[in-house]
Amino acid sequence: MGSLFDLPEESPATPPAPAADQPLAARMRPRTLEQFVGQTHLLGPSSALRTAIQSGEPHSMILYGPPGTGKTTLARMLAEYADAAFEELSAVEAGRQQVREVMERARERRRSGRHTIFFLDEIHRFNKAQQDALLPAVEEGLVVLVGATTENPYFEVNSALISRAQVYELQELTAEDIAGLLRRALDEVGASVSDEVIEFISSRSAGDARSSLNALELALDTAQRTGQPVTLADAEDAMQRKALRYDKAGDQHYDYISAFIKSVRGSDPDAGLYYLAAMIEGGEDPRYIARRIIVLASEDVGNADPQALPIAVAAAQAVEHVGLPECTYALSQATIYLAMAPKSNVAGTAFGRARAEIRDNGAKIPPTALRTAAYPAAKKLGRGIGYDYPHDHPGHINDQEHLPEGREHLRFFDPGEAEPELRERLKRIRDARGRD
Ligand SMILES: Nc1ncnc2c1ncn2[C@@H]1O[C@H](COP(=O)(O)OP(=O)(O)OP(=O)(O)O)[C@@H](O)[C@H]1O
Repeated sequence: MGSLFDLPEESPATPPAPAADQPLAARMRPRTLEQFVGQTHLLGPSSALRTAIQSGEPHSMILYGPPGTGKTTLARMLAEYADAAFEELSAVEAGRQQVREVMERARERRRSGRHTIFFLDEIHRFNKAQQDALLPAVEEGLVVLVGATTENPYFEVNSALISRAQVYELQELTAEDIAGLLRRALDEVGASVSDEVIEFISSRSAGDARSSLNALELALDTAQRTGQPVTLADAEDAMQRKALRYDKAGDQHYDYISAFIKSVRGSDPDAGLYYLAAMIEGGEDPRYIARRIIVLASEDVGNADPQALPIAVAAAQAVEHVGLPECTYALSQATIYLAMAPKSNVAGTAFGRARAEIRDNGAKIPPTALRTAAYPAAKKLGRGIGYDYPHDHPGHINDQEHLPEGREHLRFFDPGEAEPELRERLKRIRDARGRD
């Protein structure tokens, strides 16, 4: 995928044919609908997407789907068929300045009657303000925006943008689709491999055309060096080598977040920072990390340090407002704070006990004195009668029974040793109320 640094000064009418030294996946990128495989649910004969491409009248859209399934390819085709200029940025790297430059070039082009397709990869990586800044250009038709995302856009893209764009969901390619692409690529480069190798790569590629073409290319390189035909072992090795990268959608994504959470829970700031950096460098969405940090704050620190939750929520807000790369300060601060904070899992265990009681015995009706007295006939039903206002008592504590009849014995909250003040206070309250 090109970065903004590859952008030509003036985008040509049609994207240039890929040079021979480009990766096989780039050389094999379809330039016509006939070469594009799969996604038939989106590209039926009179579908909106096919019509938009073929008629050369593209509209703004969000392409949502797993990696290597054709999002960039479709965007390029939209430009190619419409004879529009193609501008490409990645929301991971680009800032306001780059977006402004794209818009300026689009304005320039519009004067000579030429349209611009603005392909914004990983659009969900822009924060709310950055996404909002795109609205006017979309609204006035200065560019046709094609956003690509691997994350559910209904959660990750501003609703204002979604409502101005069509959302199309791409699916993983099937193993047969991928096998077909591999065969076509072999034809193109004048090489051959056994059916077994093709089947191996296509069945292991999780529907990702790019990664399977990369694996085939690596395996062909190895075989060329040894002068032997490609073996299954070469293919396996090639698949593994490409899997070494941090894989945002796969197991590593879960391994790293899991190790991160366990390190912070284990009061190990260094390991926490290590996994945080691994995720950020691997292209993980900082908002995903922030959400996990919020959970961690209550699950593992809780009221042992009640500042933990506000700090985690503030870090998530900072991520939202600031975006990468500066939001890493907030993530790092929250990671260190949570790792160093005293730990308690009482919030989770106490709620777990309460939930088990409800699940086992059902929810009983609250005592009449606690039920709402706010509607006219309530008093007649005795609701609220007998309610004793705690503030009328010394220490603002009375002995009113709050639990339902028959369940008065229930106790869920058992402050941990990390919450000595709460333990002390709870004892005083229970004494004053005459409870154990
Ligand atoms: N549906 C498809 N038909 C034919 N080739 C495809 C298809 N999808 C992907 N490819 C091949 O995979 C390469 C990468 O595809 P593309 O860049 O369109 O993926 P993408 O969905 O944008 O992925 P990412 O989310 O990783 O950016 C293309 O250059 C092409 O060779």
